[in-house]
Amino acid sequence: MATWGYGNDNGPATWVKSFPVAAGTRQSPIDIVPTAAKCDTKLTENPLTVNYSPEPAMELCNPGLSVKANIKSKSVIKGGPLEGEYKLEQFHLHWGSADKQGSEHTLNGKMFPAELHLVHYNATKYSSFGEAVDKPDGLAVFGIFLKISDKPHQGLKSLTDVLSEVQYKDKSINIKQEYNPVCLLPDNINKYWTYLGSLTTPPLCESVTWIVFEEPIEVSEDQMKAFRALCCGECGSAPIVDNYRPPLPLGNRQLRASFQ
Ligand SMILES: Cc1cc(C)[n+](CCc2c[nH]cn2)c(C)c1
Ligand SMILES: [Zn+2]
Repeated sequence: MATWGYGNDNGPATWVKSFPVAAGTRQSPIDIVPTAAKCDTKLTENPLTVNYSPEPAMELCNPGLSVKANIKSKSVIKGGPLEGEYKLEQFHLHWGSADKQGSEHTLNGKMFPAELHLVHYNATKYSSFGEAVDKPDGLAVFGIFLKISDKPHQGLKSLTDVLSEVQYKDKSINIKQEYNPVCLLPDNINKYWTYLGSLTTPPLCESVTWIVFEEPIEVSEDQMKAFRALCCGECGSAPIVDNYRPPLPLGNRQLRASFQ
């Protein structure tokens, strides 16, 4: 069975063959149209709360189609659209071959150069990520847009400075310095859109409550170049770029906003 990817022969348009849920009714990403979002005061009555802890030796790896950090310590979120406490499992990114593309969610049809995903599972209801991954209330993912600025993002710099050490597939390293993922969040986490969706890669489980923040984080062009230098395989293999799924129809879903 050919493995899925983002190329012409194994990309998003082909995934439905092995993963029929790709044609489901709560797929992600979507195009976010702020004027179509319903401002829901229930989201602010019980504000989204983030309690992240420092990772003593965070593991950073190259699984071949992104770069991923695996989380061991207790970092949890609750509130906003969520019932119960969701525990941070991992974070990773999606990016383009050029700044004009790369994000998965779009904003009024506009793509950002990249998008950061922090993946959490419902630790109140399920005993592991693996158990939660295919349940309708199993996961909550933060989607954070990246935009280009002349200054590097300090929080991401601890990672982009060492990406050359995980350039090839299945390479992994431990970040020596203590790392608290809270440094990756935008300043204002009270302004977000939320909707019920899915993983954006196979197995595409319809198990995700998406929380996409309005405020992007700012990264430098050099940091984008560092992501684009990662390789899909061993030395000499293609660079990891354009690892994004294009948006799917919102359909009958309600897009809610935490703000006016
Ligand atoms: C079992 C499983 C497999 C994968 C590729 N992922 C990542 C899917 C993904 C990437 N960006 C949004 N969803 C998860 C979260 C779980
Ligand atoms: Zn992702």
